[in-house]
Amino acid sequence: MPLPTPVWQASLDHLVEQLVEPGWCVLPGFIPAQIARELADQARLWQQADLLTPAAVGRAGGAEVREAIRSDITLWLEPGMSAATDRYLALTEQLREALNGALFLGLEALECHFAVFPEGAYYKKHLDRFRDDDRRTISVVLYLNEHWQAEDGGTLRLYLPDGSTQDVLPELGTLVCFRSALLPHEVMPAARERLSLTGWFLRRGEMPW
Ligand SMILES: O=C(O)CCC(=O)C(=O)O
Ligand SMILES: [Fe+2]
Repeated sequence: MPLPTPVWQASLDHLVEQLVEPGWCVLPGFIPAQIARELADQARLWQQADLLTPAAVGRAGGAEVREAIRSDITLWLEPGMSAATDRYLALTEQLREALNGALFLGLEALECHFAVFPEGAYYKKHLDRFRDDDRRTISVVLYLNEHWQAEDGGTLRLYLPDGSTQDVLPELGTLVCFRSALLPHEVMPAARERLSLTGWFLRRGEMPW
């Protein structure tokens, strides 16, 4: 589903620029509301079918479920799972090409999962890099919640290199991108169910196993 309007292209360019400096970017309305709603509906269907499972901390193989660190439930996306998710994957492909074209990052794939934070769930401060695998290069999170208010909690808190913090409301259609190795971040406890689609662009590299 092609979206390359001049507006979309301008926000892609802005995003690429911001990832160079300061290394992060928040784009409200980056994904049109209709597409974001379809993704939210799809996530809920899979949630009702019990397909989401407690998220693990760490890399496949060494991964373990640790509720003291995070308490969301997730489902990894694969091509062909649904029209809505395929549409989103096609959009992220445009983003990947833009990043590679402008920044020569050698990003070769996106790994991506739906995440549901039930009421009260959180994800403590962390970096999106594993000790033994540094292929995660750009983190990209799309939020899928209508009318999110500050009192709903669940903000993404970015810890910036200058010591300040930046809070992002997980509002429908907002996309956040940041350099995975640069910014520690956390998800504050959500006061209502919070839906997102979290992904990481992986650069080429040896698999560590
Ligand atoms: O949902 C978010 O805002 C961020 C989630 C996150 O940090 C992660 O899954 O690594
Ligand atoms: Fe993270």
